Order: sequence, then C-alpha cells, then structure tokens
Amino acid sequence: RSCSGYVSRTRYLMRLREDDEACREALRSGNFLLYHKLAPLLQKTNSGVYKLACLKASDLEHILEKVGKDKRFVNESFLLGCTDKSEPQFSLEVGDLDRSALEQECRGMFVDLRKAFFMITGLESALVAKGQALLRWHQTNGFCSATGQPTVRNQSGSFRVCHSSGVTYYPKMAPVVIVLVSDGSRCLLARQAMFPPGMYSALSGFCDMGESLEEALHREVAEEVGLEVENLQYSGSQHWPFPQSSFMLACHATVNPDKTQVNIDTAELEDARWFTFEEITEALQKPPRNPKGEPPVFWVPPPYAIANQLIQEWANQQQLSRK
Ligand SMILES: NC(=O)C1=CN([C@@H]2O[C@H](COP(=O)(O)OP(=O)(O)OC[C@H]3O[C@@H](n4cnc5c(N)ncnc54)[C@H](OP(=O)(O)O)[C@@H]3O)[C@@H](O)[C@H]2O)C=CC1
Ligand SMILES: [Mg+2]
Repeated sequence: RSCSGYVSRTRYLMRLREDDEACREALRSGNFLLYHKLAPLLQKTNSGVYKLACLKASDLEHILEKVGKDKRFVNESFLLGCTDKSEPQFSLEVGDLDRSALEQECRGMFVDLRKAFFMITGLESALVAKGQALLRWHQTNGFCSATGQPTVRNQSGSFRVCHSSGVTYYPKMAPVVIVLVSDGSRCLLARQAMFPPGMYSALSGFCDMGESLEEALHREVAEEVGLEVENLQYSGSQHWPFPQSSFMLACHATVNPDKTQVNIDTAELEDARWFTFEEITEALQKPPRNPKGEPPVFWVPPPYAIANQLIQEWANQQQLSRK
C-alpha cells in the first residue's frame, strides 16, 4: 500500500472508517494511545520531558497478556487518524485494568487530561484531546435516546447505530464562539469565578440552536458585558476538550471607542475589563502560573488555547499600528 501525500492518507482513513474488515486489519499495524478512566498515558523521555505514549500493536498485545487481559481487547479501540507514514492511530480505554500494573508495564503514567494537555507538544495535545473526546462520546452514547435500546459501534468508532430504531448517532461537538473585543487601543478580557486566580480570557459562549456564528457572537457579547460589537473578523478554530468537546470559532470584533462602558452579567462573569497594550504584552511574556502564596497577577491562557492566538494577533496588530 503506497500512501504518501495528504489525499491518499485521507482516502485511506475514509476506507478504514467505512470498511469494518479493513479497519480490523489496520489494528495490526496501528499505534495506540491508552487512557485509564479517560486519563492519557504519558512517558518521560531521556531528556526528562513528557511525551504522549504511542504503543505498537505487538507491544500492546504483550502488555495486555502480562496484565491478564485477552489480546482481542485491542478490537475495542477507536480510529483517530494516521501518521505521516500512514500508520493508523487508535485510542483505547483500559480503565477496567489495574492502573499501576499497566503503568509499570508501559513505563509511563496516566495523567489527568487537564494536566497532560499542557505537558506535551501542540500536535500531541490535539491528538490526545481527540482520543479522549471520542472515548467519552462512546462511553456516554451506549443507548438510543429514542428507544432506550443499546447502540452498536462500527469497527472504527465513527458512529453508533440502534438496530431497533435504525437511528445512526455520530460523535458530536458543541459549537462555541470566542471573541476578542477591541476599542482600538485596548482589548476586553473577562474571568469566570472558576478560572485559576489572575487568569483573564476572551469572551466566549455556546451557540444556540439555529444561530449563525455572527448572531451567537453579537448575543454573547451583549449578554455578558452589555456591549454592541461590529467589524467581525474570523481568526481560526479549534477543538477544545474541556469540560467536553467544544468546537471553538474565534473572531475579532470592535466597539465604538465612545461606547466602552461594560455592564457585567455577574451570574456568568466575575470580572471583565479593558486592558492596555502594555498590560497585554507583559502578560503574554509571563509564565502562566502564580508562585504559591503571592497575590494573583494578571495572566492570559497558554499558547494551546485559541484565546491566546486572538490576544497575540491583537498585540501584533497594535504593534504595527503604533509604528
Ligand atoms: N480554548 C480557549 O481558548 C477557550 C475555551 N473556552 C471554552 O468555551 C466553552 C464555553 O465557554 P463559556 O463562556 O463558559 O460558555 P457560556 O458563556 O455559554 O456559559 C456557560 C454556560 O452555558 C451552559 N452550557 C453548558 N454546556 C452547554 C452546551 N453544550 N450548550 C449550551 N449551553 C451550555 C451552562 O449553563 P448551566 O449553568 O445552566 O449549566 C454553562 O454554565 C467552555 O467549554 C470553555 O472551556 C472558553 C474560553 C477560552
Ligand atoms: Mg461565557
């Protein structure tokens, strides 16, 4: 099978999703991400940094045998994608097996995704989030919501079907808008009470049924801070795993510099305020943690969060316009 290039990899994955037999076959040459109760397996490299553990099929079978599990358990994996070399990648939940025995056999440790996500590289964190999202979706969609009967997965895990009602269920994400509002020289950031101390982020909110991106964005800003925005500019998108699969759609927007008085919805937000270019530049350079015991200083979400991209873009824009 010659599968170099993006199109042939994509077509290969398409076939694995649709053809159960081909997908079962692909398990034999697969790479596996393991999760213990949704916590991914990481391994420490020789240089002391953590990486996502990717086990070969033969190693995984060997490990399963060691912890007393039939190697056919591998068939319960879900297809995630494939590497540049067209090696298929799968995720597997091993939460029923002994955690420390597995950690020992795999020379790694299972780390809560909220920590793991920020311990590894950007590409790995996108993959590990996808793996968890797919496992979580399957774990919570075992029954048809029309009939209450069990749903059955296809081999790749790209859908589940209820044979009683005939309904097919596909993995879902919740669309969320996130917007950085600017008044021309300052940008508006907010914090929820549950955020870590000192962290402020761009305004965000779930899209309502039937809304466009633009409508959701206008509504969220009006609801949360009582402002009317204009000049929406799309920036990018991101799958976000916390607390569950969101599909983040990120935009910039402006307000009239004469109408910047915020009126905060205190049920949603603890605070929202305008930050200057100098405050933002300083926060972008700061490591995202407060030393223990110190009063909280202002900081912004880390680079893997699309909020960081918006803030960075705004700062770059300001820098140019100030030259
Ligand atoms: N990657 C990034 O840079 C960032 C990501 N985010 C993510 O964006 C998402 C939304 O942000 P947030 O500002 O809190 O959202 P909202 O402003 O819409 O407010 C959250 C409220 O919406 C309700 N809600 C929860 N889930 C859903 C859903 N699936 N559909 C509709 N309403 C829902 C809940 O209400 P109730 O209290 O009634 O349950 C919740 O309290 C979060 O997942 C957050 O992690 C946010 C900022 C930055
Ligand atoms: Mg919000």
